[in-house]
Amino acid sequence: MTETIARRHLIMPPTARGMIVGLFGGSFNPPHAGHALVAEIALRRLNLDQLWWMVTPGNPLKDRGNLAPLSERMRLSERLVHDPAVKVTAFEKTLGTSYTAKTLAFVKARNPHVHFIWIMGADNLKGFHRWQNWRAIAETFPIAVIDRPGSTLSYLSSKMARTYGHARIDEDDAGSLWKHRAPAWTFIHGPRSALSSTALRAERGGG
Ligand SMILES: Nc1ncnc2c1ncn2[C@@H]1O[C@H](COP(=O)(O)OP(=O)(O)OP(=O)(O)O)[C@@H](O)[C@H]1O
Ligand SMILES: O=C(O)c1ccc[n+]([C@@H]2O[C@H](COP(=O)([O-])O)[C@@H](O)[C@H]2O)c1
Repeated sequence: MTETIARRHLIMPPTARGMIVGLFGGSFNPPHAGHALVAEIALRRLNLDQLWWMVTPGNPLKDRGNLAPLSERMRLSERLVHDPAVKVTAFEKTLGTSYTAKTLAFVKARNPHVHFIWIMGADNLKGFHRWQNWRAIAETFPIAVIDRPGSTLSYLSSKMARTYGHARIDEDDAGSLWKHRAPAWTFIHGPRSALSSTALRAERGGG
């Protein structure tokens, strides 16, 4: 299938020296209000100047059988997001990778004077140690984990949490996470959403 994605969405969003930028990658298949809540919490609690809502070409650990086209996931994401600080982007497609470690290395090399924070929901903390080069990610970028129903205890039990327990900073200091040298991570509690793309696909009969 040919996909139509605007050119501006295929290049990395522009930044300025000293900015604090949150990187929020996801399948967004489809995007939902739970994602918007994560973005809102991250922007506020982490003192971000921007949040990049990075729609992945495909999570390397997920079956792509029921994955909607990237153009469709971009279109729905754009419709959901209203805050100008949130940049919906598909630049990973241009990089030709779905691996976060590769994307992050590229992003950092291109923006050496920007402070990046990787953002993910607590369910992803549970399986983070199965990601390619997960230790390199944790040792290069501060990470903010946003609570999600069903995954709250991951901040204690996950392999990532146990490996880097010494590097967890109190969520009251999340606003200064960007200043910390990696490994540094925080787990943010707050309003939670039980929404999931799986449930939405099931409701719509998409499997
Ligand atoms: N309700 C939620 N609360 C907190 N984080 C969430 C929530 N939904 C998704 N996330 C986080 O947003 C990012 C993108 O999630 P994703 O697009 O996989 O949505 P999902 O609802 O988990 O999808 P699926 O059900 O298909 O696995 C991930 O880091 C995930 O942990
Ligand atoms: O790099 C990996 O090995 C890896 C494994 C699983 C997920 N990811 C990334 O994690 C982000 C969240 O994915 P998802 O499917 O839970 O929305 C998204 O950007 C994925 O590309 C990355």
